[in-house]
Amino acid sequence: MLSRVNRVAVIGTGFVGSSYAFALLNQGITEELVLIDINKDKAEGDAMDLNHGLPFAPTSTKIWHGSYADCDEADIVVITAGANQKPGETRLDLVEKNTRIFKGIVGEIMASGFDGIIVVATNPVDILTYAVWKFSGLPKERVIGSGTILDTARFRFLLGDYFDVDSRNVHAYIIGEHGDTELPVWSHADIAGTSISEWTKYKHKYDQADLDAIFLNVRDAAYQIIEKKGATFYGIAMSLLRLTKAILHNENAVLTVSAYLDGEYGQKDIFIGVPAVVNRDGVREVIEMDLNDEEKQKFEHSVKVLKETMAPVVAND
Ligand SMILES: NC(=O)C1=CN([C@@H]2O[C@H](COP(=O)(O)OP(=O)(O)OC[C@H]3O[C@@H](n4cnc5c(N)ncnc54)[C@H](O)[C@@H]3O)[C@@H](O)[C@H]2O)C=CC1
Ligand SMILES: CC(=O)C(=O)O
Repeated sequence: MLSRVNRVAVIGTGFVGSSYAFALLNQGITEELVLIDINKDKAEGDAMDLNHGLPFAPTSTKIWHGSYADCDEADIVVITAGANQKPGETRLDLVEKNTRIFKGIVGEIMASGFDGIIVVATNPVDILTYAVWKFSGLPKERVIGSGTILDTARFRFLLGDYFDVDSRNVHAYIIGEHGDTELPVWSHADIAGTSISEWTKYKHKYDQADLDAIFLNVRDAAYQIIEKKGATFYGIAMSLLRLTKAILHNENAVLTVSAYLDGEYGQKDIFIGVPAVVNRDGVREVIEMDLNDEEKQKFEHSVKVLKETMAPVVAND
């Protein structure tokens, strides 16, 4: 399964794919980076442009625009291809179009002889991760959706900003669908081992209404950004980079990826955002947090919405 050097293949070099490629290059995460897009000129132009930054990169990276055959020796294939949301559209609105696109893409990846880990970012990410698992025949551990990594990052940033603490010291998770039914796990949110409610000791202006507004801003961030600039890409690029490092560096990092549930949280046969330990083999295990009753009910609702949306699409394939 391992290639001699690390190779990452990016399928879809639009806003998300090209931003992720730029982030990879900047941090010198992989020795080889191949860009693949149905729009060959876009992939070729991106490869040229990225190569021109190499003299200033921390390490050498071989970057080229390629074809699916180049996935054969890839350690990770990251799929960011497909339609994105237009203003007013939900992620779930993209399900039929992107599932059709994915059937072709995953067939091509697997035909190359690929035997690594597939990471999915395209929306609706939880459902497409399930589709990739089905289409590819790969073990569930080796199909990973970006899930709520980005939402968790947004949550940590906004909480850190509110409490005037570095977001890297905020430990708080968003779980569930990467979309409108996601939920914050307030019952296990802490800053440096101190529960959020205890932070009144350090910051007197503490108001539940502010915290509720923080979650709404997390949940609706994509809508706000898409309204202003048409797409979101830097946050997800950094999220995908973090996940890539966790895999290639065998970090056993805890990230809220879209992982397969097989009884965890009382759920089966679904990919959904939950904290999980990620390493060189993919998802090592799902971490089952002890949710309170309200969180359990919201998580169950998120699962229900995903399963209802997925059922006709998966049945057709
Ligand atoms: N999971 C997350 O947190 C996030 C997910 N996204 C999702 O990422 C996806 C991509 O978004 P953008 O980059 O903004 O879109 P984009 O339209 O800029 O890029 C999509 C790229 O996919 C390519 N493509 C389309 N069909 C293809 C095929 N069959 N084979 C190969 N390439 C193909 C297009 O040519 C284009 O270059 C969307 O579904 C978007 O909703 C975006 C931000 C965050
Ligand atoms: C577009 C999207 O899924 C996001 O920015 O969260």
